[in-house]
Amino acid sequence: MVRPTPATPRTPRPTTPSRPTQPPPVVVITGVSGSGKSTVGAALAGRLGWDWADGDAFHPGSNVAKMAAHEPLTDADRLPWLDEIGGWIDKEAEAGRPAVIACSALKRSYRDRLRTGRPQVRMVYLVVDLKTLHQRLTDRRGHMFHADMLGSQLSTLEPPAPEEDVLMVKSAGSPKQTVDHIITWEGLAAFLPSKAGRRQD
Ligand SMILES: Nc1ncnc2c1ncn2[C@@H]1O[C@H](COP(=O)(O)OP(=O)(O)OP(=O)(O)O)[C@@H](O)[C@H]1O
Ligand SMILES: O=C(O)[C@H](O)[C@@H](O)[C@H](O)[C@H](O)CO
Repeated sequence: MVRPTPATPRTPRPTTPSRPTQPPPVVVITGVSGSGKSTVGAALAGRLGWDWADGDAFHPGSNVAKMAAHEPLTDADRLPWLDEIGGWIDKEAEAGRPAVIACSALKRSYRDRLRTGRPQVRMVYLVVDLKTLHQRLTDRRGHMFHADMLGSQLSTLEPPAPEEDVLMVKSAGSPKQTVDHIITWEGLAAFLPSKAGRRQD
């Protein structure tokens, strides 16, 4: 059972672009394979004009080879990969840039590894039903991750608990709708280029 999208936007989050004591926000889009992390994350970064990275790009060759061979990753495979992603988040902070990154972060311990010591991290979990997930993975072409590994993703998954403060967003409609929901519920509208006085395309 997943927690539905909240009835009202979260209020404790900062909604102004600059907070001198804390690095700019980094939104981590999480969820199982096929939930739309890359699609939604890239679109969100594009809307906000923020830096963007796909966590898939941080896998070492050994992980890519495993996934391409239809073999699920283990904790030992994932931990160095999560640290690479954490390193990217730290570089964004050093550069003072807000960013979006996609990372499955299937277990609570993985999410903790990414957010501990990084108060600027905001996590979003994409909620997608099993039938849709399977359909998306079956339809997707030219990707290392195959539909027959969905079961292993789901058995590894520890859906975020309410006290983790992860925004649960249903992602059943278009990617644009999901991006709109994230902007609203995460209180990111103040960061949109038009609000910062720049041209809106
Ligand atoms: N909201 C959506 N509506 C329809 N199709 C979508 C939606 N989001 C993603 N897709 C499609 O579903 C497939 C999976 O999306 P995507 O690659 O973004 O998922 P992912 O979570 O990043 O997967 P992975 O973890 O395996 O990289 C893609 O072919 C994408 O075009
Ligand atoms: O934790 C995992 O099992 C991996 O992160 C996978 O989720 C892949 O990164 C990705 O989904 C493949 O595209």
